[in-house]
Amino acid sequence: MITMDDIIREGHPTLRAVAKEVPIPPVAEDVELGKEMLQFLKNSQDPEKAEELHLRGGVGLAAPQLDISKRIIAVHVPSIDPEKPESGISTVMYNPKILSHSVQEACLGEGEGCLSVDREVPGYVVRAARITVSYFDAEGEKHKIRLKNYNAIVVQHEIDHINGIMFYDHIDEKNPLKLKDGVLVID
Ligand SMILES: OCN(O)CCCc1ccccc1
Ligand code: NI
Repeated sequence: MITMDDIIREGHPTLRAVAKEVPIPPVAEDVELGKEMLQFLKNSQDPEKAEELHLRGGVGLAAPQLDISKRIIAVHVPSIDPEKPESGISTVMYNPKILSHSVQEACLGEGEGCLSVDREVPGYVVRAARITVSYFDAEGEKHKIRLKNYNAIVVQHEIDHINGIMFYDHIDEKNPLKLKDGVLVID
């Protein structure tokens, strides 16, 4: 079972490496890893389990954060609207790829954090507001999905990890709270 002890922290070189594509269909080891990554996210969002296992809440996790330099990410973003269960996303993506993205940009009003970063880094992380992503699932099936708003932000954060990019790389050092016109602020 994955716990915080398995998550490497900033300064570890694997967080800055470009991760390798995995064979498709994923081998058993990579399927098992994906399941454990998703379970970690679910545990981290369960108050009892999170307390018992001392987990920081997370909506995404990338294999490099486990010192596994493979292009595997997991996302578990519960839908905020019970009437629209499809507004959340819960899946493991193998070899995810952003095929296209909106010109329109967006950021989270509270900025971003990271399980591999044990400090607050204030500032807007400006990303594409909408993305089209292709990925393979555990069975090796290819998917092409369109994401927007919070789901799009989370998946971009995770795909950054498999490219060795940290969220604060996107923050304007001189003026972290600068916002260009037209950037959608998501709260
Ligand atoms: O890489 C996952 N992780 O460090 C957990 C936090 C995920 C996350 C937090 C804020 C905005 C997008 C994604
Ligand atoms: Ni992160």
